[in-house]
Amino acid sequence: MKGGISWRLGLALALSGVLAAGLTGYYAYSASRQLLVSAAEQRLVTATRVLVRQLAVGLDGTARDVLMVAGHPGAGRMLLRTDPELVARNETTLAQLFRQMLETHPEYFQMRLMDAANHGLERVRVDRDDIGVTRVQGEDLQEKGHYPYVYEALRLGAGQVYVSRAVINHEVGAHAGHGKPALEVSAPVLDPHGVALGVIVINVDLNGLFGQLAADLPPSLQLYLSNAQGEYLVHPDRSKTFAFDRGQSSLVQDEFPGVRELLVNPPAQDEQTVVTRSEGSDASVQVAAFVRQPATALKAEEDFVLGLSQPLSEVLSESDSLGRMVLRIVAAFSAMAVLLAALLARALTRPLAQIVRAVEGFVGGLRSDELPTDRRDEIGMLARSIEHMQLQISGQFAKLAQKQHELDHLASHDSLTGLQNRRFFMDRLDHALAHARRDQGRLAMLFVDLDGFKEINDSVGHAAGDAVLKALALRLRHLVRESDTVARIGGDEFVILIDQVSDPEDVDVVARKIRDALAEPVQWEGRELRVGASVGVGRFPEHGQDAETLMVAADQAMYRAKSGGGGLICHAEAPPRRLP
Ligand SMILES: Nc1nc2c(ncn2[C@@H]2O[C@H](COP(=O)(O)OP(=O)(O)OP(=O)(O)O)[C@@H](O)[C@H]2O)c(=O)[nH]1
Repeated sequence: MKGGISWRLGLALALSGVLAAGLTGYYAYSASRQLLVSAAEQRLVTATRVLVRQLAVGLDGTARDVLMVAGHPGAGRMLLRTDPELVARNETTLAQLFRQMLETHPEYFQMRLMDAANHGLERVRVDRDDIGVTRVQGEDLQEKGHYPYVYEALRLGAGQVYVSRAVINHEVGAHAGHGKPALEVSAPVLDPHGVALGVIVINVDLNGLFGQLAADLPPSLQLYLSNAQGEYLVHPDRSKTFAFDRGQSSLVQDEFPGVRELLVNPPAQDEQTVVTRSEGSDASVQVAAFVRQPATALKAEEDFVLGLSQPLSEVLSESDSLGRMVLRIVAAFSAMAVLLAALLARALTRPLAQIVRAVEGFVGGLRSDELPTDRRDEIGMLARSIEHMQLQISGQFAKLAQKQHELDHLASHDSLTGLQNRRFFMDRLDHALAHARRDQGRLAMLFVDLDGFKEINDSVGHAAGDAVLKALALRLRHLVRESDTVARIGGDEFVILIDQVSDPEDVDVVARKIRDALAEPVQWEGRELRVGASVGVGRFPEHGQDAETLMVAADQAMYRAKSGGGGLICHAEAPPRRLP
């Protein structure tokens, strides 16, 4: 039944099931996405820290190289300018050493020994060029004393190293390093008294250095390096690197706003990390981790900010398959919920419909065996209660019908003799007269009054009188046809309706039979009790047209019979008629 309780319950259950499955799926999916992002962020932080360590290790290696060369005995001897032949031999030795080191370290562009006495004149210089490694000599050697990597390094003590800012190399004659991002790593060459005689400088290719670092990274990770101002030094998009060198601005904090906090609050000593996301549409968003490494840890001129990123779409790609799986599970659970709800609704509807049919049938007067009384649940209890109620109601109805029957009988019968009473007789007489009028039929009624009845009462007793009345009533009943009506209308007064009279003579025959039969003695407790009967006869249509008139006419005839001494049969007289 649409709109019924079962239907609504089923609908509510189905909706609850679908909603529960949907919410569970949604939260599982959301939580998994959050977990994936958190895990990716953690991986990026770890990988970025590892890279910073590798950068530090790489620069440490370069620092060791520059210190090793600065401490080379040939470097000091050469700069002290003692023996020209010794100087030349040391120059050759150092050039040989520089060449070997450039061949071993592909990230080195250039190695130089500069003289402190001649405005930082390059004394030994080996460059990397397009075809290999070459020594620069003679007129091509330049004075570089105005560069920080020279004058800053000359101020350092033994074992100290200078690392320049990362810049684009614009030095004239820089060969392969020209126009490339580079770091200059330098250390002083000291005489035995600690006086700086010159400087050893290694020019490091920043791209080469980071190319090595990035080589082991998964291809989906992007590498970023900026200086302390956030200016990009390394970026997957080359056009963004060293924008300041071209008079442009390309800042890490513009692309990754979270990095601004690193730049505003630089770490005192330890590295500092942020996890952030790039700005932009969903498809291009990058999840990133950045680490700011203090310059002190790298012996550098300024801090570095190193970062790694991964596209958010790639991080979440695993969740897409999970999402599809969750969707399938949600769909399966929803279908199950709907099916279960439908089954439950049906399981409820069927027995309820049975009960409704049974109750409707009962109201219509039919008993039904359809009630699901054998169920062990609440519906079974309801069915059993309804069955019990039906039985109770049926019993009450039967009793009521019995009472009604008894009342009807009492209302229409004489309680002593069992004959009909006056009211019933008058109804019958009315009906019979209506029929007779319609069919032009004839009928007659006999008014019978017992003679000498009072005497039995008075002499023998009331009980004897009752017995006589009952016995005579029985005789009367047997004397007439089934279709005729016999009634007791007074103490010892009886009336008989003789329907469908074809011959008036027949009425007299019946009247005589009655008078004679009633005169027969009644046996009562070994005694014979005798009464007589006076009979008045009234006929339709001769003596009256309606029940009342006919009754009065028959009664008067009976009185005449009684007046005549009893035991007589008198006919009624026709009512007086007004002559026209
Ligand atoms: N035993 C008994 N007596 C009844 C009953 N009903 C009325 N009677 C009595 O019947 C008697 C009728 O009186 P009457 O009509 O004078 O009787 P009667 O002796 O036949 O006299 P008439 O009719 O004048 O010939 C009264 O005494 C009533 O008390 C009844 O149901 N049982």
